[in-house]
Amino acid sequence: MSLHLTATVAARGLDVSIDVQGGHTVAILGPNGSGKSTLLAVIAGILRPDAGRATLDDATLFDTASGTWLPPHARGTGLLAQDPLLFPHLSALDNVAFAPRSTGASRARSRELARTWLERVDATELAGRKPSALSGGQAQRVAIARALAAEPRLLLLDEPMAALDITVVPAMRQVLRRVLAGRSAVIVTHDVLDALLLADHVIVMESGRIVEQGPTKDVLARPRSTFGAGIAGLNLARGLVEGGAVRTPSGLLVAGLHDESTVTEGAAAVAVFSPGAVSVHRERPTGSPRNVFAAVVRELEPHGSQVRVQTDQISADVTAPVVAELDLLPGAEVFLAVKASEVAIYPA
Ligand SMILES: Nc1ncnc2c1ncn2[C@@H]1O[C@H](COP(=O)(O)OP(=O)(O)OP(=O)(O)O)[C@@H](O)[C@H]1O
Repeated sequence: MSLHLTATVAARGLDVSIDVQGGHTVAILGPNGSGKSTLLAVIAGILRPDAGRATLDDATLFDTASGTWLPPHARGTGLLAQDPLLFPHLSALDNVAFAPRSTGASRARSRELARTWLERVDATELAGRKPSALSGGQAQRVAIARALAAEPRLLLLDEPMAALDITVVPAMRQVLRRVLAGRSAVIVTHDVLDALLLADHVIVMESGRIVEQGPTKDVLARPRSTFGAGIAGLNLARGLVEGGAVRTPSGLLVAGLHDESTVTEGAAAVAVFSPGAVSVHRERPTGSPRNVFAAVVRELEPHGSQVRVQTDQISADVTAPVVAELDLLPGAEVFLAVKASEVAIYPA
């Protein structure tokens, strides 16, 4: 699989050129209105560009010079939106079976395939339920299975976790991480964790243009755009898995959500969490099942509307009143707390 695309959509200020290589997941990041969804719509064939050309392997998806235009269903692309859009009258199993059924597989074979896909997204037990009996996260897992069951050459995901309850996002991210591994996909997201955990490459868009692109680690380590800089600075704790948590060489033990099939005891792993998920205290917080670390404030720096508190290993974003209230100055001894549900652990 390889996608080459150049497109302009004047009414939306979009002017881009992208390449996606086979087996790679590309994350598209950028502020609101930067053109991420527009770009995805152009690839999927929902929106016609004013000018441009795109090829997916040997198929020309569109070419405005020659007037070529492939309709969405003939593109070999599968689109997963924020809203799962399941057929309300069909069970989860039949929703997923719909894809192979519509390409000619028998009813029995389609259901067999559907079961396999449901299993891959941890939704086996949901097979018989109608969409009205599914939670948002469950419905989205079924929608992922349905999109995959169509075996698209390129999977397009438009903020697939944006509509989900925040508590189910980490588990959904693990499911996506599993199903996207080695698959050709483009994922639009607001969340840098998605880029870090799901994507090989990152494209950063601003005002309809690509302002940065490259391997995820490079872009996030050395961001050159304003947006890139804003999303950098995630907390990363590297170490070895110990009882489902990550033990760093300096002794921190960071508990988090993890997929037991990929994160195994004793193996190298990384725990990732956003500075926004870290709370700062002067007294050791008690009574909640959280990660609590003693630390010393090294530096304070403005970060958007907040203040980033840097300690030796972990940074936290807090509001200015919190800085004043806790009297946070370099040298202050603090406790940093982060819920395990806000931490994603994955193999290093
Ligand atoms: N249906 C539409 N009709 C006209 N203009 C639109 C439409 N949808 C989006 N736009 C405009 O096109 C530009 C790109 O929007 P787009 O939705 O692609 O951005 P985005 O990066 O996906 O934003 P978000 O992160 O808010 O989803 C914006 O200026 C937006 O106002």
